[in-house]
Amino acid sequence: MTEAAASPVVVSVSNVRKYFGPTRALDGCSFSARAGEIHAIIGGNGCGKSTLAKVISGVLPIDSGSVSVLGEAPSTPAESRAIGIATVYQEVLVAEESSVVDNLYMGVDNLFSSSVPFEHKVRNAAAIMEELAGQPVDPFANVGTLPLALKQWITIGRALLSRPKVLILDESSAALDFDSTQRLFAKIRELRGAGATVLIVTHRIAELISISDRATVMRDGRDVGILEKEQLTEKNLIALMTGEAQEETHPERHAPQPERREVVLKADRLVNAAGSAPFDFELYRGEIVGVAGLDGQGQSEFVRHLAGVQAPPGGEISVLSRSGGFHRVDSLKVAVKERIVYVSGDRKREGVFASLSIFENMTIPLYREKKRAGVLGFIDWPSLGAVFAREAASLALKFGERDDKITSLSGGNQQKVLIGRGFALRPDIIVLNDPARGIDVGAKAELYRQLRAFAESGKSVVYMSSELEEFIGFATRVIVFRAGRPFDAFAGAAVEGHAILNAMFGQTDGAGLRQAAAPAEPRGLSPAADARPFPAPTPVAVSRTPAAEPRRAIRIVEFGARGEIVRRTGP
Ligand SMILES: Nc1ncnc2c1ncn2[C@@H]1O[C@H](COP(=O)(O)OP(=O)(O)OP(=O)(O)O)[C@@H](O)[C@H]1O
Repeated sequence: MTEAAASPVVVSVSNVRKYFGPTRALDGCSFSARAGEIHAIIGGNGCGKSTLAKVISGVLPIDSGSVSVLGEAPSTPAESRAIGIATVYQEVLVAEESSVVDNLYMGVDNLFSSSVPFEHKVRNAAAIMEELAGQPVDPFANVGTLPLALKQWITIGRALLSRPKVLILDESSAALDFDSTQRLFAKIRELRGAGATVLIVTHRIAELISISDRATVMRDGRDVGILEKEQLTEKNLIALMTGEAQEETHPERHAPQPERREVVLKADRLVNAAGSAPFDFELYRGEIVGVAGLDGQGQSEFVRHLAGVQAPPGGEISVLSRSGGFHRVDSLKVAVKERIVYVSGDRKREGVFASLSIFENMTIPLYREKKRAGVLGFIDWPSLGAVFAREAASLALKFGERDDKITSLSGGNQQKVLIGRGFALRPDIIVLNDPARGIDVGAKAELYRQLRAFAESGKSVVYMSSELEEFIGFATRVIVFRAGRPFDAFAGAAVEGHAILNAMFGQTDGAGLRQAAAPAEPRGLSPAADARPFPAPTPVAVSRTPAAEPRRAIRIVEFGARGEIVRRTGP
């Protein structure tokens, strides 16, 4: 029982219904949260979490039931702000053409800050961004030029600047790496300490368990259970989410271990960002290469360069062509022709076509391939329909009609459409840039299963992720980026959370990369993808000896059950 159990109820939702046409987004949902608690809302994709967040924030009118926040019923975003509610929505909402300071003060201006002189706003903006992002950010920078994680921080900073009594975070850590998430959590605990109510919607179960005081589980538009802190376990959460007893959520998994090293894609003297050191990289047939790093260390650029989405400042990418020999990949067009497919987790910017339907979003890249008699006007709709049905079923896509607009889908279901589109193209190499962002545990497990089967059938995968747990028992090897280039690499049994995290912070010696420079093992030494879980580490094909970098000491702050600091080490 937490201290908040004795605190007054701040948010109360009773038997609320909210329908979109035939879709019952909320179907008799009740929910309550107290002052001074961090309350998680969890459930499968499309179960109504974002709708509940929007109903509490007053941006969506309800069909029936009642909503009360601090004794009032907000019916517009302005009313909700006046009551003291701040919401950070799942889609990262920033004005790309405006500056950081203007974005931070957007919407809060007319509340209490209009009297704040501009110089103070600039100073506050610089201070809050440095505190949140862990690095200085120019308050005058044009937001459109910033990476996704910084945009996410702006939306969080904007909410915090309003000093909310109720803070709602809908998938707000989805674009943040480990280090950033810890900073966000410290901020959330600070708010809770000051008596605020924090509601978080997340699919990252380990994070949820570590931060929440209570969790409400939803299924099909209804609340199906509340778990108190001591009941918050992955097993309990998943059992409630799915409505089934779960024996094993992580059955033992084995990363694919290809028998031979046949290069299918290579980067020669690749320069990831202007000024960063060049490096070589080889991707083998049948392997899954994990790519990690703290935000902005060049890993995202790396996967975009490999997939032909973005031209690198230097170096060359080439792919083993079906027609024989290596072909240079210098554009997205060539990449697609050579069956390299890119799946992005930044669905808003490089994924969905907002004006098109769910069906079109998944199948449009296949239109040319499925034309009849060489005429685009005669598209083979039945075969496209079969592709759609197969991909939708395998990822358990939740949708009304396939011709509904993609924007009618929940965030996680939009992401599933992009993944389905990637597989529908029948690639030889699939490059994924944080693809699991916002998808529920069931769909994640299905994605890993599909990718593992894909690799075991002789195809290759490059998988960039901000969630380290994703690599364990899944990636054949993991490359960690720092300062725009590979810093260390891990293979076989060395693919392990702590080691990868240490490398992300520059605390390892880069031995994994030096191994790569060693002569290759004789062929056939590594066992095939069989029962043996982790064969001897395969040397890693990234050749660079890391420069001696000054080590950055890690500050560790441990929090107690009430959010108090119980231990602090480091600077
Ligand atoms: N504006 C809308 N128009 C039509 N349908 C909608 C709209 N907003 C949500 N829905 C539907 O309502 C249901 C609940 O969506 P919601 O976004 O609340 O789910 P969620 O639990 O937040 O999912 P996710 O985990 O994928 O973000 C989904 O079936 C979704 O397709």
